[in-house]
Amino acid sequence: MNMGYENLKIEKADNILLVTISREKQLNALNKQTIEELYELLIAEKENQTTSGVIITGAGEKSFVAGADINEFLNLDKGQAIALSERGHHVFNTIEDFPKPIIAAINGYALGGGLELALACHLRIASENARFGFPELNLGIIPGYGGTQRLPELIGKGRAMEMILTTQQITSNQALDYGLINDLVLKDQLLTAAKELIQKIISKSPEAVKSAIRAVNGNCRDKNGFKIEIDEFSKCCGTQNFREGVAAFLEKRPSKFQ
Ligand SMILES: C/C=C/C(=O)SCCNC(=O)CCNC(=O)[C@H](O)C(C)(C)COP(=O)(O)OP(=O)(O)OC[C@H]1O[C@@H](n2cnc3c(N)ncnc32)[C@H](O)[C@@H]1OP(=O)(O)O
Repeated sequence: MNMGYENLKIEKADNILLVTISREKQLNALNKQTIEELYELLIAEKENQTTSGVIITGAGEKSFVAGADINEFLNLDKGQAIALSERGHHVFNTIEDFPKPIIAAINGYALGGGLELALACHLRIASENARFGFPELNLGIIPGYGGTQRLPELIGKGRAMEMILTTQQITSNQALDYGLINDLVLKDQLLTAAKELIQKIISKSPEAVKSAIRAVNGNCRDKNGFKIEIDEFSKCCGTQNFREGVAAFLEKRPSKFQ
């Protein structure tokens, strides 16, 4: 199905929309355009009677989404950082509040903004080769698309603090053990398993599914926590250490933080 998106591939069968984030050379990193395309798609699909559920995955075998596009962090100042983070929050809140089920089918790296995208989805299913992590502190920043709130909510403060502060990636087995993902499957079975899972949900009453999502979300969003995250993310983006972290990544060398 060609809906005029540059970075999203869209397919639909049995009322299930399969959205593939398609910037394979950049490991499906989320640049601004991809974030906007995701938003535009969700707004259109919200009212589409022929869409009952959505699966989000990444193109290729290596990566789900390797985070925000670090090229767009070059010369980012504090004001631009606030705008970037606020926009990401708005789009990911739209996913979390979507009235139809959204499942992340995690086929490889889910890092930084990619893990935050998966966390905003209602359920997560991963292949055995997937890897999860928050590498932001290696860039001199913190997660800025809701991860500091949604990760502890899902796996508890201790594990979340460990993942965010150490930047250590975890495997699919660990993610299952932590409760970060709902299921783990072989990589060639990922989409079939995601479709089976979503099929179970969309066979129920759509009104009840919508109400369940709304009710479950009702108690677990700390709006003040999101505000603090946007504020702290943008403060970090004003530092020399952030500029060093971004330069080091793009120059493929270790960072030298002060
Ligand atoms: C608010 C949100 C904030 C954030 O999300 S901050 C970003 C958080 N994410 C990261 O820091 C992850 C960055 N990526 C990596 O650390 C590595 O990649 C991987 C560990 C995922 C894979 O490493 P390897 O197998 O050695 O592949 P490769 O050569 O590094 O990547 C292939 C190409 O993909 C580009 N790329 C990867 N991730 C990003 C990204 N997040 N933004 C922009 N480009 C990215 C690379 O630069 C390279 O490109 P080329 O082939 O031209 O050298």
